[in-house]
Amino acid sequence: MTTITFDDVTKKFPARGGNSTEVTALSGVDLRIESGELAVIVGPSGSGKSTMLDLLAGLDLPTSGEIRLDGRPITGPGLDRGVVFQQYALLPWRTAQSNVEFGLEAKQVPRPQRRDRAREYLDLVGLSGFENHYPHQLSGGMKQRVAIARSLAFDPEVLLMDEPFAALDAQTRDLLQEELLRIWESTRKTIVFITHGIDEAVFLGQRVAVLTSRPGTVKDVVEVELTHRRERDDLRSEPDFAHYRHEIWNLLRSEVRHAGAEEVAEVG
Ligand SMILES: Nc1ncnc2c1ncn2[C@@H]1O[C@H](COP(=O)(O)OP(=O)(O)OP(=O)(O)O)[C@@H](O)[C@H]1O
Repeated sequence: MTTITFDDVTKKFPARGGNSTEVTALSGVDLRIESGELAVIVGPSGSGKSTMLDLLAGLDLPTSGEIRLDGRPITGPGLDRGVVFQQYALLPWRTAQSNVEFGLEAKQVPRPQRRDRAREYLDLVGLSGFENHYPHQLSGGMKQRVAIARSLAFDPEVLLMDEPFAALDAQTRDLLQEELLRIWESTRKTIVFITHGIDEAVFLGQRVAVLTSRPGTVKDVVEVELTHRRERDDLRSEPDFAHYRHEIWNLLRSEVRHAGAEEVAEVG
């Protein structure tokens, strides 16, 4: 069981390039994500979504405040957290099977168990029969399935996903969103999913945290009470889906405008 808490988290980056002022990416972020929850964080460009995920992954540290996993402060990366990024990050010289086994090698799982577990997770993500394919022989969607299998195979407590489907075409993205729901239902992992897509947030999130434009802070958390998501034929066109889409868009609208205006000011 794994609860995540952001407690008054602020992250500042030092000035870079021609810019002499430091950037406050996150300011006073408070958020609690319950064990076994699929939580989505949505926000405009530059609102600090990836920064939140990097801090959760332990790739960077907050400037002030604390992030805790079951009460333990996060001080670095660990095998208790699996990360799936937008880019597939597979090793091109290894087969799908061998890519999934990779994380298990770090955990020193014996060879026969590695093989069995990799097969089990490739099966879970719908890739049985593709074990011996190399990344260049797989489509974008299949590569991302391998990346998900690899992250799940070493049995992390939490799965962190940073816009994992953003580079895929719309149909593949919809399909993988459904697959992710199925995987989440069968594993009940705590999942933190970052996106700037409102439809993706509504489709996946049990709760959706909406960030303000930079400096990012949690503007509101929307409880999405959609039942039987996977059983419904065309959930994305139903009235209750539209209701949540509208609610989140209302929260985001002014933030997106603000972020856009800032971007123009910075470039100009
Ligand atoms: N290493 C860094 N050094 C300086 N500034 C940074 C660094 N990393 C991020 N930033 C800045 O912090 C802010 C938040 O960035 P972040 O990538 O977390 O936003 P985001 O919400 O994920 O954006 P997007 O949706 O465009 O990916 C941005 O203004 C970004 O330029």
